[in-house]
This record gives sequence, C-alpha cells and structure tokens, in this order.
Amino acid sequence: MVEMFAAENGLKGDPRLQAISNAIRGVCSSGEKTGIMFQDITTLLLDHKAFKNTVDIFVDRYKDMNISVVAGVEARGFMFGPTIALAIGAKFVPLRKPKKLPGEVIAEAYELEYGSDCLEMHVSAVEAGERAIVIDDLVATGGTLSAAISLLERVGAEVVECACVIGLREVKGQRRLNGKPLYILVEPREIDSC
Ligand SMILES: O=P(O)(O)OC[C@H]1O[C@H](OP(=O)(O)OP(=O)(O)O)[C@H](O)[C@@H]1O
Ligand SMILES: Nc1ncnc2[nH]cnc12
Repeated sequence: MVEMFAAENGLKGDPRLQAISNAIRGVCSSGEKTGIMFQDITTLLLDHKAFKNTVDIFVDRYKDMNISVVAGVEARGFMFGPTIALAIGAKFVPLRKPKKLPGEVIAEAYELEYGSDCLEMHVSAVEAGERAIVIDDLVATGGTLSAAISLLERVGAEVVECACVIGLREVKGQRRLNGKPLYILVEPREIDSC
C-alpha cells in the first residue's frame, strides 16, 4: 500500500514505492511490544533493488539542498543514514541511545508507543548554522524525531526535514513535525496473522 503518502512525497505512480512496500514485513510482536503492528525493515535490507531504490529516492531529494549533516537515529536510522550521507557529501551524525557515546553529549528524553527512551548526541559533532536532515526507518508517535530535532536545534543547526521509510497511520496528513517537514515513502504493511 503506497497511496497514503504518494501525493505528498512527489512519487505518485512511481513503481519503486510498491516494491519498497512489498519488501517490508509486518509482524506480530511479542514481549514489551505486544499488540504493536511491528514493521520489520530487515527484509527490505535483504532486497538489493528495493534497498537501493529507497536510498536513491532520499539521495535524489536531498543532494542539491546544501545539507551538511545527516543525523541517523539508533538503531534503524543507522541502516539508511550513512549511505545517504556519503552520496550527498554530508557527514553522518549518530543519535544514540543513552551511555553509548564516549564524548560530551546532550540528551533528550521522549515517549514511545511502548515506553520511553532517550537520545544523545555529541555536542561537538554539529556546528551552529549547519543544515541537517534526520533519517529513521519509521515514524509512529513522532516522539523520537521530535527529540532528534531538539538535539540538533540545541546546538544551533537548522533541521531542514525529517525523512522516514514508513509512516504509521497516525501521522497521515501530518506533513510537519515540530514545525519541520516530514518526508515519508510508504504506509505500514498489514500483518497476515498472529
Ligand atoms: O515515532 P516514535 O513513536 O518515536 O517511534 C519511532 C521509533 O521507534 C523505533 O525505534 P525503537 O525506539 O523501537 O528503537 P530500535 O530501533 O533500537 O529498535 C523506530 O526505529 C523509530 O526510531
Ligand atoms: N509499529 C512499529 N514497528 C516498528 N517499529 C516501531 N517503532 C514504533 N512503532 C513501531
């Protein structure tokens, strides 16, 4: 299913979107994530063509936007962000879960569908005035991306846009997050059975 965001992402009728969607797996989650319609992008990573098309779409969008920072959210933003950063000539800045970064950090706590968490960023990684995008696999409540935006803005960076492969239905029609544009490729996959 790709219609939900196609009108907004400028890719209406682009066959790459359906192939990307088909490569994502909807799974019935258990443990602390019980009841969550879990979207598994590891199957997208196994499909070379769909994975490359995903990265290519983001690269085409951001290559001429004078972006110097691609910030990726741990863990799944790390699977897309570095490749995009290399292709557009930007640095990659990891936004990590607590106590993973060795240098001086700033931190932002946030709420998730299944609990709460915190993101940290090295203070010296980004300079004031730099133009940044934030990359993650999925936006659900938007709490994670909002924390990422706050971290970058606290050091004086300009967040140009947040980009995700998947947007949960709750974000339908919400084209902005904390005042920043939100760029989404596809809607979630249905779960066949639990
Ligand atoms: O829009 P939100 O409600 O904030 O949720 C989206 C976030 O949740 C998932 O990560 P998760 O926190 O599960 O961490 P993981 O990638 O380390 O599994 C996903 O990769 C996003 O980062
Ligand atoms: N439904 C979901 N599937 C995968 N990751 C998520 N992160 C938050 N909600 C999620």
